[in-house]
Amino acid sequence: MRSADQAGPAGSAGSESLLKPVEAHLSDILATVRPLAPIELDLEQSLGATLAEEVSAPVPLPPFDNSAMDGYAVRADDISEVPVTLPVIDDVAAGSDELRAVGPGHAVRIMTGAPLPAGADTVVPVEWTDGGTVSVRINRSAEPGNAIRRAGEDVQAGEVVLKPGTLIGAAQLGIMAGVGRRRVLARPRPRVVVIATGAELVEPGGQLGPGQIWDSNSFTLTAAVREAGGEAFRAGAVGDDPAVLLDRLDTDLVRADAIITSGGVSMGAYEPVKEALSPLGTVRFEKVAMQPGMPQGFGVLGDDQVPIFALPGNPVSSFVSFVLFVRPALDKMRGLPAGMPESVTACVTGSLRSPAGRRSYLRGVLAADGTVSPVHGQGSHQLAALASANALIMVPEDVTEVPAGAEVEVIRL
Ligand SMILES: Nc1nc2c(c(=O)[nH]1)N[C@H]1C(S)=C(S)[C@@H](COP(=O)(O)OP(=O)(O)OC[C@H]3O[C@@H](n4cnc5c(N)ncnc54)[C@H](O)[C@@H]3O)O[C@H]1N2
Ligand code: MOO
Repeated sequence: MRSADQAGPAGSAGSESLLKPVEAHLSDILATVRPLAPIELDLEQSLGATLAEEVSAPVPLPPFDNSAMDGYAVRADDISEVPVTLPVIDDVAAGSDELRAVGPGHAVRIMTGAPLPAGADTVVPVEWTDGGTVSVRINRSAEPGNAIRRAGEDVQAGEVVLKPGTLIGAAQLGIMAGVGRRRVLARPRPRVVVIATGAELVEPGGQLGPGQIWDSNSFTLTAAVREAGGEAFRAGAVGDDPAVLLDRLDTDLVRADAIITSGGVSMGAYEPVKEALSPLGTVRFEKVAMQPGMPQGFGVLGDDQVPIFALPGNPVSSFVSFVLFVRPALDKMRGLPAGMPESVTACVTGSLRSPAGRRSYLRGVLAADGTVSPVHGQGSHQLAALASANALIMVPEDVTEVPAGAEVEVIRL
């Protein structure tokens, strides 16, 4: 249901009216980040990179006519009447280079992938024979061309197999190897350094003292970077001292195409990220019209203008911020299409509440039947609830209540 007093994204009362729309924040980010420059990568390092050249085949694939099955290469005319027994004059395995031609009345035992000997025009699978090695009894005839893979059937010589802008996955990497490429020009996976801030943070595995919690954000965000195709370095947690953070950033900038911090961006007395970066004048701290994830910092650092995402510390807030802002930025850095995450329409099984003037991203479980069920525990600190969800349910800025059964837009996680 639309709230009567809300006109739009920033339409709520008081300080909430200064909130920046989600789309505006993303478009500021996308206007700042640049696709990474292409570099030469060894094929084995190219998974997840984005191709920056055309890849073509220097030779046809397959390069030669070969057998699709283990069996016997023969002349189709010789097996038009079956059963028939033929002498086996040779044995060819894949990789064989000395081939005897198949004369009339002859058979050659042949393996899958082996070159078709001259003279043969068909292959009889071993299952249609007695499997003989000196002579073979063939029980079924075969048409010319049976079980033969022709040269160039996959790719012609000179044919383009991959275009610039293609994301290199396993199959793409495979075809590059298949056409003999060892190095490839591609935009690499962005190197992203993840730093958590907070004096209360303890590395998982360590003992918790009073008032302490285990650092989960640096793990979540590092994993999220990897899932998003980046190369992530978890720099771990720094405390609440802005000078320590600046030192850390100084060290990390040299190896980073982007930096993510978590925590220290709201209104408290100890906000190291805000305190360290605000004076530089290149990072802005703003309130975005969303829940969770309202406090956001974004800007650039150093001579190379390395983008920095200063995400809020609440675990769900930092993750949702990643999905909405960092992932599209990484897409752009990779040379891929970048924008708001795609959504699908689903029918919500329970009622929802949302603050006026902020777009909610509530955690839910999207089912195959097109329904989405909100999970129990919608607080920004409720990481277990996030871990049980597979979708974010969006409630627009001017909607404060959604009844069960309503249609909602949902982002798959
Ligand atoms: N007076 C106000 N207080 C707060 C506001 C506000 O507008 N006015 N905004 C709230 C919102 S919304 C959020 S979100 C948080 C953001 O706070 P910070 O980014 O400054 O983050 P912290 O204060 O450092 O931490 C918040 C919360 O998250 C826990 N945390 C932090 N880092 C980690 C980590 N690496 N792993 C696990 N948990 C972490 C931290 O212990 C806090 O509980 O501010 C609100 N306050
Ligand atoms: O908006 Mo803060 O990011 O959760 O609670």
